[in-house]
Amino acid sequence: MAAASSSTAIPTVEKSNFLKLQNGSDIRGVAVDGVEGEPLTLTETVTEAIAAGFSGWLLAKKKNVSSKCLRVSIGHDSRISAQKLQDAVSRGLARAGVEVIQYGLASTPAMFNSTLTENEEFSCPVDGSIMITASHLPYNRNGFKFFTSAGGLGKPDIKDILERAADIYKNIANDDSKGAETAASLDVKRVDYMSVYASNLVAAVRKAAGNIEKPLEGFHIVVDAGNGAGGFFVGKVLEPLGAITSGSQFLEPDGLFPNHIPNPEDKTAMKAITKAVLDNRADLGIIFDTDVDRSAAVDSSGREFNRNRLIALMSAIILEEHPGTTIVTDSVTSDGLTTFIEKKLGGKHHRFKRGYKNVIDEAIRLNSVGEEAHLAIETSGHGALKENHWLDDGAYLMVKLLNKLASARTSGLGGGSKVLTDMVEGLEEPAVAVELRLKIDQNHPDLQGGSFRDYGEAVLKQLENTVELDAKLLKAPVNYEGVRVSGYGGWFLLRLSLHDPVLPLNIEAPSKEDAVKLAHDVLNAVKGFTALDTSALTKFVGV
Ligand SMILES: O=P(O)(O)OC[C@H]1O[C@H](O)[C@H](O)[C@@H](O)[C@@H]1O
Repeated sequence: MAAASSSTAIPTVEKSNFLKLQNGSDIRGVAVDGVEGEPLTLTETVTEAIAAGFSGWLLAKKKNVSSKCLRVSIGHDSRISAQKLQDAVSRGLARAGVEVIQYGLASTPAMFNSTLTENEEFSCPVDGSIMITASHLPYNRNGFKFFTSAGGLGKPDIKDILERAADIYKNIANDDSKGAETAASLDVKRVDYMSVYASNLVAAVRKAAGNIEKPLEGFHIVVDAGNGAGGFFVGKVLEPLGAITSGSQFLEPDGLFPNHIPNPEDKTAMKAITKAVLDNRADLGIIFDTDVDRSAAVDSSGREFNRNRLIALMSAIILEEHPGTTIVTDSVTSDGLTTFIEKKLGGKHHRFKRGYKNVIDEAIRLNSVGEEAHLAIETSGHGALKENHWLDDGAYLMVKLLNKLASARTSGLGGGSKVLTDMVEGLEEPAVAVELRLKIDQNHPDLQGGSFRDYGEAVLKQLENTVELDAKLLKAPVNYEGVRVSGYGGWFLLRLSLHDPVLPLNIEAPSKEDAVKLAHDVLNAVKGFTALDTSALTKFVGV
């Protein structure tokens, strides 16, 4: 099928606007018009230029290879702009002379896997892969993640691609005729790669269960895909393994996400899967985010395995397999988790920075300097294992839980999810855990023309100084991000958001009263910063 070409007048887009599309190691923008105050930034032509920019980047990496020899896979989640962007990406790749292979609805981890799979029948491995997704963001957004066999691209690579795209865009805008001709005449190949990817997951569970064909026979497992791309897990993974999946919900892709935000950190989403587990008297519930790089679970009693509890569970599984190993997590993990990993499981907790790429890269770095680490995991539900090429794959995390269910039954430990629940026994959990996000007004005169980052850093410095003078508070001796402090039996962390002009404040404490005391101390330290919106904090302390 030939990718269709658009022929509307092309507006100018400055290089700086291309660079603004960078969101850490992803690209994100507005792909659907009509939301007030959110003008279209990810137009078809911008997308085409970005795809061509990726080809240029890939070609530069693979020295001495002609673009004609390169093949790139494209997949997308359930967003309503997916088709439009998939066509534009295809045109951009075709413009650069690259072979285009479309997977249609796919998960982010599957896209990475397509760079590793050896299977010529499915045109694998591909040289590069592009996932069209904006994870759990609202319906009008979309974006891209890029992969090669070395993993997901990092921040400098994304900047390079966007710089290339800005230059290519000018050419497209000046003379679109040639590129469009080439693109329109180029055939695009379609491949059902999700079947290949899913069969690998099935094989992994069967292998772990001692090569039993249906190791999940009799288990009732419900899935909530939140109308994202995760519905495949029911028909292509759980059912072939013998599980009963009735009561699974929101499996149909719907880019307007009519039921709940597909996000395992979201309370409404977790309530929905919990209800499905209880209503169906299921053994286990599984929930994915839109593009299936994140997940969470619920046990048969309705207990949620997300955030710290999911990390505790995964750590327990990994530490059984690799005693003493280091578990790398993001910065907002609880003190109780550290105690659990180190005292109960005998591992080492390395609490690093927020951001899935940061956590994964840190785990890879530790291994390279001789410190064994097998799991890198964030409270957001991103988790990557060394045994799975350090790929953050929500479906693979759930496979590890399924292995545990199946093997427990084989070894006579009974059915159901009790084996999982028992594994987190002893994890201390705070009575109060909140995240308050304090916005920095970038146009406020108090910034004096400086950046919100500099302003945020100044706030953090002030807080640090204040804490040092307060005998009731103790600064964390090792900390990689923001200001983390213990006090009143709990802790807080104030840090700069990875992407937004926001200082997220996490507080955990044994009681609301103690949490308020911690919040009070933060408020007192930062209240002089007039560009910082402390209203959430003020409300929390009840002033
Ligand atoms: O720093 P924040 O605004 O809390 O955002 C942090 C989050 O940003 C993105 O969503 C990344 O994909 C996550 O890995 C990260 O945890």
